[in-house]
Amino acid sequence: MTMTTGISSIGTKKNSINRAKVSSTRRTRRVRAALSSSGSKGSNFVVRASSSSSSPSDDENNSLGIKDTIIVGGGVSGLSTAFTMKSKNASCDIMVTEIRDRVGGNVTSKNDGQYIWEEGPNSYQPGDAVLKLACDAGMKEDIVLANPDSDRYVLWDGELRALPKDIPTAVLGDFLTWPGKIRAGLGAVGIRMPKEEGKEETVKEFVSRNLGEEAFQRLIEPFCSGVYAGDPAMLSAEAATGRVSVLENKGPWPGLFPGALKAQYEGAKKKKENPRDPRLPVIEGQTVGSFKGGLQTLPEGLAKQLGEGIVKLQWKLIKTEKTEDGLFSLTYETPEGEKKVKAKSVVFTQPAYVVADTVRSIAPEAAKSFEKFYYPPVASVTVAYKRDAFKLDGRSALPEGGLTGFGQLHPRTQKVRTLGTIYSSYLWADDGRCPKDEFMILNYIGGARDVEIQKLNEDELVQAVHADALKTILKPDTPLPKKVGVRMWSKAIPQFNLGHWKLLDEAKELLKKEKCSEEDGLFLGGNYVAGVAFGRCVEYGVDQASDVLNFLDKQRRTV
Ligand SMILES: Cc1cc2nc3c(=O)[nH]c(=O)nc-3n(C[C@H](O)[C@H](O)[C@H](O)COP(=O)(O)OP(=O)(O)OC[C@H]3O[C@@H](n4cnc5c(N)ncnc54)[C@H](O)[C@@H]3O)c2cc1C
Ligand SMILES: C=Cc1c2[nH]c(c1C)Cc1[nH]c(c(CCC(=O)O)c1C)Cc1[nH]c(c(C)c1CCC(=O)O)Cc1[nH]c(c(C)c1C=C)C2
Repeated sequence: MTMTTGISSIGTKKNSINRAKVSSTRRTRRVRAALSSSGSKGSNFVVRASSSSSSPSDDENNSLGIKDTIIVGGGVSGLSTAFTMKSKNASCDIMVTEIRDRVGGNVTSKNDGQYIWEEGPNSYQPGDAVLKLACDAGMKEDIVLANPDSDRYVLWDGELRALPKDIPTAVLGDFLTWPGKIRAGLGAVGIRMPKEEGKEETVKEFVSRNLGEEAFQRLIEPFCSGVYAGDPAMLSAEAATGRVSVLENKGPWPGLFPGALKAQYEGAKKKKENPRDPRLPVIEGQTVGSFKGGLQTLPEGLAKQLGEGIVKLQWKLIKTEKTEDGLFSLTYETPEGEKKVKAKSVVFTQPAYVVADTVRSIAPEAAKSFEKFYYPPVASVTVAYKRDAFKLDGRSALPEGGLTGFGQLHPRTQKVRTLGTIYSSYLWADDGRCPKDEFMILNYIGGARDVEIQKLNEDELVQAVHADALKTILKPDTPLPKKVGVRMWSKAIPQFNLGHWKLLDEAKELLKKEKCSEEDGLFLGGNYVAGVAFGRCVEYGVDQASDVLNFLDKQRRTV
């Protein structure tokens, strides 16, 4: 089993690097020269194989000169920022440093010649930010979109029920009982208890109050598994559901429904005012996206565009310091030994618990705040069965057998340990990810309410998901599946629990006290800041590129 124990703890005391002392006049001259290299904006980003501004003598001294920006972390967040910065200003001197020997971070697509499978995220919501980035990076042809009719199923009372796609199906279907529908309907139009003044509600409190207990149990509780692998009694409605929680008070009168109508109206107006980039593929219904060969095609494509000189693999950040000139000095362990790099700005996109170690030397109090973000363990278990192994229970099958749909979720009340199962062979049927006579599924197991999952070994995990599949989708006596790939993420997804935004503000405030705020050139990114969705990380990363370029521009003009 591939075991990802999060990112190993970073030592800060180990380094004793001899830094050449630079006289203050020389230092000022170097800073000026470097600042002026920010260059003019607007030049086009040219694809190139390699680019680095470091001189051989710099390398000899274990130093790479002064960068405009160092982006720490080669996941989708960091690469989106890096690629956008270079696209907007080709002369901007940046570097992306990644501790692993590959880019992508959580995004982990595997290919053994027979199967292609995902060990981290399985798909993304095809919002314009991801699609645009892919088009800008020359990967439009690599985008693959799943069938928009793919149902999401929720297990309830032994039956897999399709999530209603619209209000008529919600009203007429059997997803909720009639009392449940009436309670949800009344609540949605505003006939419900108002929120207690000043209280931050959990997702469970927010949904139960607005839509009733049944809608919470059947609809939202599994959704919390399917997005956060989280506990709805701990997740913050405000932080975890973002735009949904604000709907309650957005409309002409209180309630989620009037709020949703207003949001829809505003969205349509905005769309009219900002016509869509014509290069972007048309998106139908509730589809999800991937790339040919898997999600990792995107980060790999972005890194290739940036070039080897910019993306440094197996570079472990071990220390962050600030120089007297207000620069950041980062110390790395690299395959070529210890290196020190200075930069005018840094973007930290590594997980919060790694940022804690990274900033401990310059902001010990802030480090304590970063340690508090919680990432529970989740295992991804991809297996393949013969196509005729599945029972359909009235559902349609593909002509060659197997299941149709996006996948299924199992509310914790239904006594199935696996959180949910993705029907990979249906979603990416045209991408040749599995032998034709087999059907591949991706199971996620563990999460905030099942941290004991970490004690299971690879075979036990396969047995656990197989036992659960027998309860829901497999014909009785189906033999154990072919094991395709198993990965334990011991720190998987940051939980946007109660107090999430307050904790982030506190961490930023403590950094600011040490002159490490955005105004000083230290930018925080990554999924615990942006939101956990792949698409949201891209969107935030792209927006952050402008913030960093603005900082550099402002700094250049003030020196
Ligand atoms: C099991 C799982 C399933 C998921 N499923 C979905 C899904 O289906 N759809 C969806 O939208 N989202 C999903 N997500 C969430 C999504 O994948 C992530 O939120 C997103 O990929 C995070 O990207 P990131 O760049 O912010 O962080 P990361 O991917 O964590 O990238 C951070 C990078 O920093 C590097 N790093 C760490 N320490 C250092 C250091 N000291 N020096 C240098 N580099 C360092 C790491 O190696 C990593 O590459 C899933 C996540 C997991 C774990
Ligand atoms: C069971 C575990 C998980 C599954 N996916 C994730 C986990 C933890 C992670 C995840 N899934 C989605 C997102 C992005 C959310 C967004 O805002 O874009 C993340 C971080 C997408 C998603 N997956 C499901 C739903 C309902 C959503 C929201 C958007 C959409 O409808 O596409 C359902 C779902 N997730 C998983 C399964 C098995 C599943 C089944 C229906 C796995």
